[in-house]
Amino acid sequence: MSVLEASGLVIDVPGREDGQPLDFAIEPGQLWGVLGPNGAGKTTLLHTMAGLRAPRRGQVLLDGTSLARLRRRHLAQALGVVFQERQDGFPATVSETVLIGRHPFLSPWQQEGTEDLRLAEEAMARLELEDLAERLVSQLSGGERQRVAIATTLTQSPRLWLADEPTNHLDLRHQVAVMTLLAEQARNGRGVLLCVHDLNLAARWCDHLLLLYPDGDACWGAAQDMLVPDALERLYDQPLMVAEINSARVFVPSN
Ligand SMILES: Nc1ncnc2c1ncn2[C@@H]1O[C@H](COP(=O)(O)OP(=O)(O)OP(=O)(O)O)[C@@H](O)[C@H]1O
Repeated sequence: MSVLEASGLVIDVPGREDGQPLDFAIEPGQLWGVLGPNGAGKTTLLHTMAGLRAPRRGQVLLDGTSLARLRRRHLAQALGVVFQERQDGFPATVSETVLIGRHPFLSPWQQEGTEDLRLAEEAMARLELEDLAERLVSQLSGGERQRVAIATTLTQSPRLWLADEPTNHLDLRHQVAVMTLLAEQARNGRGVLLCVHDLNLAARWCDHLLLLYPDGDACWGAAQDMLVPDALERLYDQPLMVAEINSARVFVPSN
C-alpha cells in the first residue's frame, strides 16, 4: 500500500524560523486538506511533498523510501501534481495537454497507445472538456484551464494526488464536481493532499487537515478535531461564526 509521509519535515520558507517539524502520513483512502493564510507555506509544503523542492530538515518518504533516493520516473508515475500556477510552454490543444498525463509511463519516443487515449478521453469527459478538445489551452478561461490540469492528472491516474487549490477559478458546480472527484479518488484507494482556502469545502470533504500558521507552527489530525473555531480564528486572524446545517459545520466570517 502506498503512503506518502513527512518525517521530521521542516519546509524551506525563505527567511522563516524552522517552526514545528511535520510528521504525518497520507494513507491510501485519505483526503488531506492543508489550511493556512497567504504566505503560510502551503505551496512550499506541497512542492516539498512532491520532491520538487528540498526540505530544510527531515524528509519525505514514499512507501518508506526517501524521495531523494527514488528515480524521477518512479515519482512521476506515483505522484500527480496539480499546480497553482501554470505556464504555457508551447501551443498545445486540450487533448494534447491531457495526454501529457501518460508521459511518465511511456519511453521517450513512444506514441500514446489506445489505452492512453481511452484514459485521456474518459478524463476529458469527466471534466466536461469534450467540446474544448481541439482548442488551444492558452485560449481557455481560468476555470477551463483548471479543469484541463485536473483532467491531465486524472489521465495520469497517480497513487497520490498533490493538488494546489484545485478549485481555484471554478464556478460552484465545478468546485463540487472536483471535490467529489478527489473524494472518489480517495475512496478508490488513492491518497490526496490539497491546499484549500475555502473552509467549507475543507469541512465537507477532507477527512484529515493540516493547519499551517505563518510563523511555522502547525497542527494536524482528523478533520473533526481540527475544525475548532478558536484554532481557525487564530489561523486566519479572523473572527468566525459557526453554524450547523444538516449536521455539517459551516464557517462564516463574523465581521
Ligand atoms: N522563490 C522564493 N523566493 C523567496 N521567497 C519565496 C519564494 N517562494 C515562496 N516564497 C515565500 O515563502 C512564503 C510561503 O509561500 P507559499 O507560496 O508556500 O505560501 P502559500 O501558503 O501557498 O500562500 P498562498 O495562500 O498565497 O498561495 C511566502 O512568504 C513567499 O513569499
